Amino acid sequence: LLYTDPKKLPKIHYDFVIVGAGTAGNVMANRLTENGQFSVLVIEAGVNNEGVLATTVPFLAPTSQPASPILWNYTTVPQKGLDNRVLGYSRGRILGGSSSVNFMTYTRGSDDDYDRWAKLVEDQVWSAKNLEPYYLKSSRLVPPADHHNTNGQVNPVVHGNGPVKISVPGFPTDIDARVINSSHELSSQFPFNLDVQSGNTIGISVVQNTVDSQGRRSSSATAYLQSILDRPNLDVLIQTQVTRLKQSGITSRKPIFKVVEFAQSSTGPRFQVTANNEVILCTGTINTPQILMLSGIGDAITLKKIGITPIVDLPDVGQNLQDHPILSNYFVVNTTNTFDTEWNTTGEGLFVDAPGNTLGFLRVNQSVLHGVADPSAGPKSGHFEMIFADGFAVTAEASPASGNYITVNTAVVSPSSRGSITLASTDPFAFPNMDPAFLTASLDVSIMVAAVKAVRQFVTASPWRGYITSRFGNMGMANTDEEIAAASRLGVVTIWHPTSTAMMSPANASWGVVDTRLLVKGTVGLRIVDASVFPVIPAGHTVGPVYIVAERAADFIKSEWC
Ligand SMILES: Cc1cc2nc3c(=O)[nH]c(=O)nc-3n(C[C@H](O)[C@H](O)[C@H](O)COP(=O)(O)OP(=O)(O)OC[C@H]3O[C@@H](n4cnc5c(N)ncnc54)[C@H](O)[C@@H]3O)c2cc1C
Repeated sequence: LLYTDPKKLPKIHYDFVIVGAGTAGNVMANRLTENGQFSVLVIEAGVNNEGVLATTVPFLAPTSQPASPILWNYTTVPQKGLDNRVLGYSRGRILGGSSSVNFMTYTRGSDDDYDRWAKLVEDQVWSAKNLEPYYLKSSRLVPPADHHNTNGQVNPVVHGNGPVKISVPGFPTDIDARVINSSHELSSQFPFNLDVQSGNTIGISVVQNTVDSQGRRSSSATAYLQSILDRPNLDVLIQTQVTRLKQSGITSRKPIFKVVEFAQSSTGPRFQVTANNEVILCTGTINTPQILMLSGIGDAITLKKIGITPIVDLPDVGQNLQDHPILSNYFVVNTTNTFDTEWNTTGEGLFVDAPGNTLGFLRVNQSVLHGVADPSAGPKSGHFEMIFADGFAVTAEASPASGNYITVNTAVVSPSSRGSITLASTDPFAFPNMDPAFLTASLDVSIMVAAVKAVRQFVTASPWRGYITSRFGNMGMANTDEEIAAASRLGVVTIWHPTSTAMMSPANASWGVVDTRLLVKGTVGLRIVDASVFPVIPAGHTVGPVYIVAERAADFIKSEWC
């Protein structure tokens, strides 16, 4: 059942307490309560997703930006690599978490991404081959909203039978065919890739979205939670924030963390529940390290400095933050048939951030890497991504008052920069410091410059002739590599893919935060299941990999506690 008042919870002991009903949290809630013997409580800071239109209608997704009651309205610290700009850094604060507010682009990642994970953590459980069943278990391909024939746009064979619904866009845009035809024309540099979920992501593809056949968002709340809310072994408490985990004892010289403390406001009363088996933290890349540090799990010296008694010394908590920097390349086009016309005539913002219908994952030439180690996971993983939007996508530059544009967004998907999440205060309701450290590694700048040049090369193909009339905006004016790099520092924003602040590592490694079963090192009774455990950010959109990791983790837990 769903509760909004902590005092009304029927029990103070549950077998499992899941913290965060976000993307991963709802997978855990669903899979664990399939076993009628387990009692499960989920505690979520945000509100109910039912009836919140912005989380249902795909085109409304961008309108929940940048300040909204269904978001953690976070911002970064000034970004050294971006001329000290501060970026919006929001996350979903609602049932479904970020899967309820994201832009719905779905990619499962490349085989190389997962094989690199397995190698790094020295456990083949995480290889692409061994994770395949969990990918297939998490999502399924459904017809698009307009039920058009999708032959040649997607390969049904590489799709699964899970609850998250995936479809190609249900409305064509003017540029879709131009993008695909350009790929055929320039196939050696920009090959066509029939399906980005094949394990090899390289090439230009039709976008796949977490959208059902009725054109509604498919989130972890709609796919995994809503239909099971009436299970008698599941309670869900919303509008309640977990403030810390409390040590409940010690066993084999390891502290046990099975007590969860929570509150509805900074000054409000604290409540607590106890997990008989495990606490499962699913609060995402920003909040998971925050809760760990507030609980005395983190770098002992830093914790002491801020006034928290360290219990477990794990210096990597909050470190290794990785994310994909993205920027917009604008072109003026010779048509009135873009989303800008809608925006200019109605003055409404619905279409300003036109979602893309096509994308490409691509690799740079060896010369761009300057002889340093390749930051990508392998030949099936991209260094950069291009996302094509049929209108002026607002990222760092405001929408012009008139005109028609297309946008090619470029993102560095194999970044070398590493940032951090640190505590700004011991108040759990205060936001932590968030530093994705965008473009602090010079290789990321080189890859972004190569990506911008690749876009310019792509639009020399014949389908764009007479259609694109000029480049536009700050980046449009940049010509030399130095100018493109400078315009990148002005143009980069986040694509909201932060990962790896509680990274997985081999069980006896001195680095990392969780072992390969996702148990927090040096503790008993505490597991983490969300994007924070990724050993390296995948070269793709992150929601797919979160579902895969959560499905994998649910099976670990079921087999360990049955
Ligand atoms: C605006 C935006 C656009 C994006 N676009 C895309 C996209 O197009 N494609 C894609 O693949 N990915 C996209 N992403 C990223 C993707 O959605 C995330 O990587 C993924 O959803 C993260 O899942 P998670 O389970 O780690 O965390 P989340 O889904 O964020 O879940 C964390 C949950 O924990 C709750 N929580 C946090 N702290 C507490 C606390 N103290 N107490 C109780 N509850 C708490 C949160 O409210 C939230 O519900 C986007 C993200 C955003 C924010």
